[in-house]
Amino acid sequence: MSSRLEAEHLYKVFGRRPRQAVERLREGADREELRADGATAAVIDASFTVEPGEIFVVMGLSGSGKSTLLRTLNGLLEPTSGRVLFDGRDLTALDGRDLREVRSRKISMVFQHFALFPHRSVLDNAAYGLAVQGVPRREREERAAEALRLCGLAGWETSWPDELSGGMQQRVGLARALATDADLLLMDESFSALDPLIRRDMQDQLLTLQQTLKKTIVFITHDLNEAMRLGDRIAVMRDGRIVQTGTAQDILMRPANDYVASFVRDVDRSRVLTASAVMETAVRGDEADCGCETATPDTPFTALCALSARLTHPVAVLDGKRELVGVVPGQRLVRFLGDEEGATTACEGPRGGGKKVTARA
Ligand SMILES: Nc1ncnc2c1ncn2[C@@H]1O[C@H](COP(=O)(O)OP(=O)(O)OP(=O)(O)O)[C@@H](O)[C@H]1O
Repeated sequence: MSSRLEAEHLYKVFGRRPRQAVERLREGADREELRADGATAAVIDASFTVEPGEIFVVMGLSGSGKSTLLRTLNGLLEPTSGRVLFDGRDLTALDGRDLREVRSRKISMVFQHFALFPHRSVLDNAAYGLAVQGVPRREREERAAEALRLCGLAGWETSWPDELSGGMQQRVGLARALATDADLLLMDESFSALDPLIRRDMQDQLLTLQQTLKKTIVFITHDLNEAMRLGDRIAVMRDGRIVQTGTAQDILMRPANDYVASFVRDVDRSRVLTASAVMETAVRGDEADCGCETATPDTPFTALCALSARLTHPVAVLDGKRELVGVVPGQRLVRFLGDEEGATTACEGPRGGGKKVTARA
């Protein structure tokens, strides 16, 4: 199976003499040297592949080049050097018309602040991409209604955007992207403007949708927690370069260099590995009724392991109001850490029948 998307040695330099700047970068110059000469190296030698159905997260601090990289992937920005292959087709070699055609039919973008049209209904907003494609009204309304249903907005079709909460508006943006049947979704900090609970809800919703839709998604975030939750693989960017690509476990357990290690540490590892990061939020409602010990969303991962080992059923997670917000099955903890060799974090229960989770420290 060939990759859906391939970035080959992508460079994007803004400012003076960009091509010359690329040569200097290849010869070992760094970003700061170029900056002194009036050139900004936003993306430096980025290569990666994204497989069909994969969520590929690009994570990095502000200014690391994530948005620029994303915009080169759909041809909104022309790379200074390098190629982007989409289903084996070189996007960088397409003329303007062919590129627009691919962009409108095959690729959808979901932004941080999704600009909905205030004087169009939710349905018309969700159908907008299809209207641009020239899809007849009846078909586009059917497809938009289905996309809204998938995003949990059935019944809101005739509402106006300002009747919706921020999270719901963002879901309309997602529905618009899904309605077009685009194979590739490019999501630029799509959930970053939402408050934490709604944000987590959106992350869960995306993961649920992805189980059936199996889109190919490139998701940009500066938030490690979000990257860990969503990414099948994560590329960490620093100063324009991808410094590590791997699964969440790879990044956490085997950081490629001191920067990634310190980044993981600095972003607060214990916060990443808490119940809120690993719990499943699809709940029946009665999981905490047995009176056993429970966790809170902030319970650290290791405490969760110990708690899980004392129970014969998934750990119920209750919020500050003692309301059930999720469950953590034991096997999810194991899956989260993987079963790599190395230092052992034991999650053994007092009865000796508990689970054992092994991880590299
Ligand atoms: N059009 C432009 N002209 C000049 N410099 C630019 C342009 N767009 C981005 N840059 C610069 O390129 C670098 C990378 O910016 P980019 O927006 O891609 O980073 P980012 O990781 O997405 O950051 P943020 O999360 O803050 O958006 C920054 O130094 C930025 O100032």
